[in-house]
Amino acid sequence: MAIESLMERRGTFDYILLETTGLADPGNIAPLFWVDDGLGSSIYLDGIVTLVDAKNILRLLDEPAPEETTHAGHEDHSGPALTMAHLQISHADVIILNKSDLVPPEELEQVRQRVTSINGAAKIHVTDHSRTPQIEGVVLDLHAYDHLSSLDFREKGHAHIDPKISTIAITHPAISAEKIPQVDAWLRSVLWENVLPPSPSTGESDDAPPHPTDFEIHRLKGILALDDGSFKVIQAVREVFEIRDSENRRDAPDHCKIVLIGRGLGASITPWERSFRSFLEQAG
Ligand SMILES: Nc1nc2c(ncn2[C@@H]2O[C@H](COP(=O)(O)OP(=O)(O)OP(=O)(O)O)[C@@H](O)[C@H]2O)c(=O)[nH]1
Repeated sequence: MAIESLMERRGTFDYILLETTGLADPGNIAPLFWVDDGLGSSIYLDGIVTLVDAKNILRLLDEPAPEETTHAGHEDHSGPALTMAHLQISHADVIILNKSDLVPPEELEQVRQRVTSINGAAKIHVTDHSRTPQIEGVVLDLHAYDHLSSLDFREKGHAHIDPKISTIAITHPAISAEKIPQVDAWLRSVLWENVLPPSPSTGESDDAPPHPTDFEIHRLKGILALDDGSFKVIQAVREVFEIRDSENRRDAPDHCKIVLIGRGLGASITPWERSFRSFLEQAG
């Protein structure tokens, strides 16, 4: 890859900022940079930043031109098309909500709510002329995959404003370390096979929320609280995921929490929580 030959000139670059075109799906690109520590690459994925045009985003999400909609792998025949703007928002670690001066405060709030309903875990910075208070920690040096902040897990109290892509959060009591292989197997099922393992209670009652069958997870972040007081962190971009020891114990909750962002997750977290719980209860 061209970037790797550039990196052979070690010490030449502090950062590589890869600007994709406005019509690129970050989920196809980001995993390429997520290299195993063991492979000794000097490149690591720092974070995905999405610049949102506050003046145009609602139109882009609701009335996309044909070239602004997604193609292979994202077919969805229910209702309006899934757009590249949805994908670029759903994959982001940081969202710069720009051109804030061009919309009235009420519309800016509407835009913010819509963006949050798609990706409830990203950090949002409202700007004009893309002027951020600083670069480090806002756009660069995010270390978005090394640690999770409490912000990643803020409560998702709002309704599902955007029916296409949403954020849901599963909670579960602390688990024993022996259950980690089961968490890994559950993640492989939902991220690799797009299958939510059924739970015995699913379908028992007529008013049970539907079990999602046609979904696709773009981002997943989690904290696994272990009953010995330690923590593990889960990070995923599309099908690439990692469970690693937490470097930061300060903000960690005393229970497990997994935030999922994706298409077709459904309106209720109940099937997700039930599936996760019953999968972990199974003998290893
Ligand atoms: N009022 C205002 N104008 C802005 C802001 N940001 C950019 N512009 C102006 O908008 C015009 C178009 O700029 P952008 O929307 O950034 O265009 P671009 O991103 O280079 O174009 P694409 O990559 O094709 O999307 C330029 O004249 C900018 O000066 C902003 O926050 N407020």
